[in-house]
Amino acid sequence: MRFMLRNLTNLAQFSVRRSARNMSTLPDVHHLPQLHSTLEQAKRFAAYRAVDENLDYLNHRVIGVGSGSTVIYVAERLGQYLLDPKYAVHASQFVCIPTGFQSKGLILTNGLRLGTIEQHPSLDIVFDGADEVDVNLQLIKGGGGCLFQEKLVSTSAAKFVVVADYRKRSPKYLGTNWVKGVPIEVVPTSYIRVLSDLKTKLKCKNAVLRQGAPAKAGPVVTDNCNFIIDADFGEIEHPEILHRDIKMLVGVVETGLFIDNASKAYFGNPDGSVDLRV
Ligand SMILES: O=C[C@H](O)[C@H](O)[C@H](O)COP(=O)(O)O
Repeated sequence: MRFMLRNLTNLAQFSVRRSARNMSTLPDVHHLPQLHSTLEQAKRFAAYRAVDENLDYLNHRVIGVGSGSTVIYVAERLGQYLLDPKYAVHASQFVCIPTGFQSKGLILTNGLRLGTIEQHPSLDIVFDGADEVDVNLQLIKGGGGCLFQEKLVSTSAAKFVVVADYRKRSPKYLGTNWVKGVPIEVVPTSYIRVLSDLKTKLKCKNAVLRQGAPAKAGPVVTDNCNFIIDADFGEIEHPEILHRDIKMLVGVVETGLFIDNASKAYFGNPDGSVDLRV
């Protein structure tokens, strides 16, 4: 009798331990303390939903973490997977690849394991922000000064999921909502030549070397020690042609036009809803 009771107790303890392991404690985004603005809330709604719907925690191991203010919440969500009893065993095997200095910090502060694109040239998935997303999922990126490394990482991933707020959803063409121009990363010594070629050869309306003021006197310098030019082409009907033409200019390292790269885009709204574009 005592033997049977002991077995029953062991069995009960085992089931409790097992169900604790299978029980998710991931915070519900709608029950978290509110952020300081509805815009930030919208970014967090999009990021959490994008991670939850696209992260295949059983199979994904190499995960790209992009740059910008929306990706902050992607890294935060990934960090929560690491702390969750249901996902921890698998999440502890994630290796996160940054797209620049900022995302390296996000990976580390959220307790995630940092890897390099050289160690992991093929990624399972990448989450990154965008400055504008058109109806065909073509993107403008680079508003925050990162674009070459973002393109390297996103084009090395099997799946690229965009996380953004409602302002980034273009009604039709790129250049409608994002009117600061297409960011273009250039080799520093070539910037005069590229500025001139953009105006004379590609007939852009305006092109300027991005300045670091007020934080820095002089131009913005990228993580790759390059400069950024913002080139205004108005509304862009054929971004693939424009990307190719800009890329042909001597001195251009990469353009902020991301063509046929994204798989889907999540746009967070202030009311907590999230729109999906595929
Ligand atoms: O250079 C910056 C990147 O391309 C960002 O992903 C992009 O600017 C979007 O940033 P945010 O999420 O802050 O709107």
